[in-house]
Amino acid sequence: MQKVKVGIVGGTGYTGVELLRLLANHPQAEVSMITSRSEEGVAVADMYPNLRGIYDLQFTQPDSEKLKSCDIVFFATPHGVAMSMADDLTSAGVKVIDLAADFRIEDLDVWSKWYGMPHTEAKLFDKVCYGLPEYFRDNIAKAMIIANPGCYPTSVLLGLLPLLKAGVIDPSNIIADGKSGVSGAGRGANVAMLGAEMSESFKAYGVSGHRHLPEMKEKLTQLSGGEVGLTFVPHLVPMVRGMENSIYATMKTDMSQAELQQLFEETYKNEPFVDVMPAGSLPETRMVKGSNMCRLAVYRPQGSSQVVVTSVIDNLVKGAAGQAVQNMNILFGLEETLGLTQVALLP
Ligand SMILES: NC(=O)C1=CN([C@@H]2O[C@H](COP(=O)(O)OP(=O)(O)OC[C@H]3O[C@@H](n4cnc5c(N)ncnc54)[C@H](OP(=O)(O)O)[C@@H]3O)[C@@H](O)[C@H]2O)C=CC1
Ligand SMILES: CC(=O)N[C@@H](CCC(=O)OP(=O)(O)O)C(=O)O
Repeated sequence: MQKVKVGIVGGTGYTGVELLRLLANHPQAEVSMITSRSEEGVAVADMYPNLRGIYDLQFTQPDSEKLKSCDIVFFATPHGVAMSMADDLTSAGVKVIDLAADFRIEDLDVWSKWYGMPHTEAKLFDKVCYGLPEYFRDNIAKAMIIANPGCYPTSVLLGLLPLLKAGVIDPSNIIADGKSGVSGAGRGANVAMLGAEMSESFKAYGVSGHRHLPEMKEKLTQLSGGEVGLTFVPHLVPMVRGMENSIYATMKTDMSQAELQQLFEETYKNEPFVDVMPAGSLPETRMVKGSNMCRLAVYRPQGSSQVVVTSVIDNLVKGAAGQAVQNMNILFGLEETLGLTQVALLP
């Protein structure tokens, strides 16, 4: 079988280099083009020495004519870039996976409000599928454009959906308390992410509203069939990789701790990248660092009516590049775990 020819637009950011790391171990994919406007002509291995001896590629300008020689193009770019090239590429038969948010929210008025720009590509939405494989696998396989979910939405949706879909919790008052490492903010220069600014400190941000909230609410509503009231508060943690979301909801159907555990285990029993931790244990971000796994735990503390779910992912892997490769595998009918069997790094 011929290898899938991959192009990456935006290869110098953290998600771009993470795609390169994962695809280096993919037996059925070959990166044939990688772009950067600022680093044109620079060898990938000169910029990222961890890739020395693995890639013999140079950064080129993002040229959609040249990208049409690929089978699939990943956009690891700021919001708005994939939207400008997706029509041209998909019309030529090239599949697109956007790691940014251009196609994540179907309500385009909502999208424009949160992303601060008009959405120009409403016509493409019949080619789009939201790329959370655990809930949209069949439609992903048929799509031309995959909207790779945001990192917080990936972790929160995987933790919350078993409860919402089973009608166990009151959907009107859910809290998701998120914490992310600083690589989530990307590689661009940003004073708030300097070591002296963020280390030895911990803060909430986006409390009055974060752009991942409308993404989560839209998908939760679609999948559960009713309105969802969600408060989401992200926090910045002084670590590089990883995120944890603690999710709080009130039960409307009485379920014991053992029944809740069984609900989660049953929901994800065939999922290669969701691990329901044994009853009584808790996932930590280091248990998923560098891996495509989401690890979850569910609790009913002190027999109260509250359910607490904790969910961890590596924001750059299951929260971005790993999930994108998982989606590519589905799009091309490949084994879903190809290139994604890395075990988390401890310590
Ligand atoms: N970091 C994370 O944990 C996650 C990030 N994401 C999303 O993935 C995307 C990439 O993130 P990250 O890797 O952190 O990003 P960075 O901001 O660090 O990198 C962006 C890349 O895009 C290129 N680029 C910028 N503008 C354009 C343009 N107009 N046309 C073509 N290329 C452009 C840049 O190269 P150059 O300017 O040289 O062309 C660079 O290679 C973002 O949308 C981010 O929100 C998603 C999930 C998680
Ligand atoms: C710590 C940090 O700044 N995180 C980013 C989200 C991470 C991310 O990359 O989200 P997208 O997938 O939507 O780009 C933020 O809060 O905006």
